[in-house]
Amino acid sequence: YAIPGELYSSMIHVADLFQFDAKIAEVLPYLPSYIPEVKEYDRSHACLFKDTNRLGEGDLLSTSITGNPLHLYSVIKRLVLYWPAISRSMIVINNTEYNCDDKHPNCEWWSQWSECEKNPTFMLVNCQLSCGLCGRTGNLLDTLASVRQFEMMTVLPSLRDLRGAALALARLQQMYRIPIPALAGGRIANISTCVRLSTYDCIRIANESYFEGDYASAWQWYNYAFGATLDPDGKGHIRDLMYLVKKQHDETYQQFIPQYFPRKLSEMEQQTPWDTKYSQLCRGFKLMKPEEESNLKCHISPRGSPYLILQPVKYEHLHFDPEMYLFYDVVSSPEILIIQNAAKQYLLRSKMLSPKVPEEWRVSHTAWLNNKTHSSLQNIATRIAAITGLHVFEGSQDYMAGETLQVLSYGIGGHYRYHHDVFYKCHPENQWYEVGKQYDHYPSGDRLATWMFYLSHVEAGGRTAFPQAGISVAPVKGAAVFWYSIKKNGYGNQRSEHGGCPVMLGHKWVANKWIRENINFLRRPCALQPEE
Ligand SMILES: O=C(O)CCC(=O)C(=O)O
Ligand SMILES: [Fe+2]
Repeated sequence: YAIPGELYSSMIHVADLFQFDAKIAEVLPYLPSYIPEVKEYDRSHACLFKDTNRLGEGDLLSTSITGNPLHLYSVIKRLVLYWPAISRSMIVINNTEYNCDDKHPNCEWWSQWSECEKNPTFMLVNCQLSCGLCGRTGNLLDTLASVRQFEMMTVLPSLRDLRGAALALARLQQMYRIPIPALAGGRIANISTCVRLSTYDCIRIANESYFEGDYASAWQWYNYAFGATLDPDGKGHIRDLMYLVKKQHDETYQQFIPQYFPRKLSEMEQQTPWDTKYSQLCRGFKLMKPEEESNLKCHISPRGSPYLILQPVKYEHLHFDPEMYLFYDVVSSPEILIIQNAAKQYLLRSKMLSPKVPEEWRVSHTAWLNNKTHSSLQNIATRIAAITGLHVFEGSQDYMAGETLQVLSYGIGGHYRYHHDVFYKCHPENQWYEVGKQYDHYPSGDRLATWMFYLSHVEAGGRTAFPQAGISVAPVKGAAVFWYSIKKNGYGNQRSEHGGCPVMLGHKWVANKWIRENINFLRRPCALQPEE
């Protein structure tokens, strides 16, 4: 499952991409502007330059630029679609710089008839003098050389990354109900950028939604592209695609997938897709009943641990069923840097436990760090144990209290669709007394609880949402959310289902410590009520 070199699914390579992109922009003024890719690159990069000054205060690598999915999509698009042609014309220029001449007697005449523009493949090789390619300074060669040097150090995005980035825009549009004209006009999470999505971009986004089976999204993006294009051939093509997606939507309509339209498209074309509890929670709505909320309190307490007497922990009780807390200031900024730096060399595309589940349901990179990685990790584990009152030590397969720390970096529109963290206790038909074989796979028991650190602030989106419990938590850097996935009676708690909402703006990093059941049987004894 690990896909090395995949860039869109985490933020670890974004700085490299933006820096290489800036390097390419340095060479553009030397290249013939009638090469369409040069013109497009220049135009698109000029917008980034403008927004870097406006939104990023001149810092290309500020989160407001690299964490903006519209700019990240544009950089990936430039590097995937335009860079190859630029790279080729750099080769031509490099070669001609030493031997620059017209190689055909008609060159001057042809160039007067705009053949350099019309027929660059032939002319740039054979009529360099007449096409104005000769006599550039040594500066150019230095620039070309430095771009090549940069290229060797950069992992370049692929078509797969462009597709992943397009799907990310579709996911954000759908989840956060962004009007398509606003997104296509460069607006996201109340931020206006100069990025504009072209008709091709909208079709690309629609196509990716279509491949993922999200016909409601696909329909809306095709519909928008249809209205936006003036080209009659283009309109005809888009109409065909719309017919196809309408048919697919209406055929699968009976299966009722909630992100679809409520009615068949053949009955009504203009309608709003279903909204789900999950996406409402991702947008920050609270869906808890007042009587559930009224007894929740915040605390400052040593939680009965001698470790915490001098520095009690601040926390909020978030929910009763499942039992859930948010602990503030439980990992420091220097510790966060240690965790991120240690994780960077190991991060790979996250896996799904069940191979039947679409890959795009989980878009992030994962690294596992054990306590021996750094002395801080041992301290952090001791802190988790003190606060939760549970054992979290790492041990052998059958004597493990806590799993090694799982560090996650989310990419463009990165998310983790709602799921259960428990391995086998989430379904009533799979209760512990029936699991048999499955139980043997997890000799330390199932995942009793999840402790999740937020290692970054996220400007917009990226909440952790619990659709059945009706609550969502916004990432707070340095805090940790903690919940039990298993009830005191040993049954899995269905209501602990949760997901990581798509990141709309910013970079999201989290770290999970999963706490196992068996060794904690005395630390979390059963209650008086059998259903508790
Ligand atoms: O990132 C999040 O908010 C949730 C992550 C999660 O649920 C997981 O890694 O199991
Ligand atoms: Fe999870």
